[in-house]
Amino acid sequence: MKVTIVGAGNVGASCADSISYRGIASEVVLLDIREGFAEGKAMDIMQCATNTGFNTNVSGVTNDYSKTANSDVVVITSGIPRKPGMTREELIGINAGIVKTVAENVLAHSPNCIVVVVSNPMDTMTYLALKATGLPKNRIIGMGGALDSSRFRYYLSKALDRPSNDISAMVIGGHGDTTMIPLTRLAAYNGIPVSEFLSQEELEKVAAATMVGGATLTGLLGTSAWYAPGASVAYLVDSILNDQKKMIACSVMLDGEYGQSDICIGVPCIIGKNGIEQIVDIKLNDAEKAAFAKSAEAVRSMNADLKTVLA
Ligand SMILES: NC(=O)C1=CN([C@@H]2O[C@H](COP(=O)(O)OP(=O)(O)OC[C@H]3O[C@@H](n4cnc5c(N)ncnc54)[C@H](O)[C@@H]3O)[C@@H](O)[C@H]2O)C=CC1
Ligand SMILES: O=C([O-])CC(=O)C(=O)O
Repeated sequence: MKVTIVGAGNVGASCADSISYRGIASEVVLLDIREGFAEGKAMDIMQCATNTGFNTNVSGVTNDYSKTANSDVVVITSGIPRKPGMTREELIGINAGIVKTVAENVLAHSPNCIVVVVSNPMDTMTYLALKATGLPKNRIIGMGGALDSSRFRYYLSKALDRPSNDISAMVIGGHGDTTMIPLTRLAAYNGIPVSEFLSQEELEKVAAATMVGGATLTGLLGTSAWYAPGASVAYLVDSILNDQKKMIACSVMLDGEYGQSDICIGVPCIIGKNGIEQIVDIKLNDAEKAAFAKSAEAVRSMNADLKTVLA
């Protein structure tokens, strides 16, 4: 199975590292516009092979899309990341043009691929990729919810002082500092609601920390995070390539689900060889419904800024 990752920067390279280390694909192509950069990242990753024991062939190319031909999955991480103090939404001006061109280029060489959009503002970039390529909606997946849910589990594990792998929890809604919706009511510690162990106040703190999880890391690192984003993409790609049918929160085009249409936003999805195989339309309570409607409104107003790019 072949995976192309466009953008060999922090997230793209970390994703290639995670995919090869875990043996998820037989071939990974990293593509970047920076001369020699993807080649260098690929060589560095390949020099891990004997020490970590993987057999994936990772190669790098400078803007040569012919080398990406017939990829099963293409991950788009190209574009600029935010700096401390910025929102993801502020990246739209530069990233929209990049994502549109990249999506068109990859589709020209891999007409049957499934596209995973990572570049921010991710929900709007997913919508843009869908509109620009006209691909069926099951083949364009925005990655954000997998990462946000993993951060939610991390913060719950800190509050509980228990391992995050014992915790199941999901974040839906937009992938933005104010648009994410950590589903606290449904989070569980080994099947037991977390509200059995944490007070309302503690749970609110966990939800708030989750929502600004990316901003916190950006403040600490000077640029946005990459290890957990790369691992989250690999987790998603694994479910696609190995037809695992995992339920993962992904940004996907809604057609009436959750009371929304013509918008890509995070909801639980079954992910398999056909990409989005099912949108899981769970019953939200009134507060969650209101939060989802508000989140969708914010994402929709960001999408309106795409008019000139899509014209
Ligand atoms: N959806 C999510 O959960 C996450 C999204 N992100 C987003 O991912 C994007 C990438 O972040 P980083 O890897 O940290 O940035 P980075 O700056 O380290 O890497 C971006 C790479 O894209 C390349 N690039 C730019 N234009 C290109 C083009 N037209 N074709 C091919 N390559 C091109 C650059 O040369 C650079 O190497 C950002 O927009 C960031 O906000 C980051 C983390 C999580
Ligand atoms: O925070 C950012 O800008 C990058 C991102 O989407 C994340 O790490 O969640």
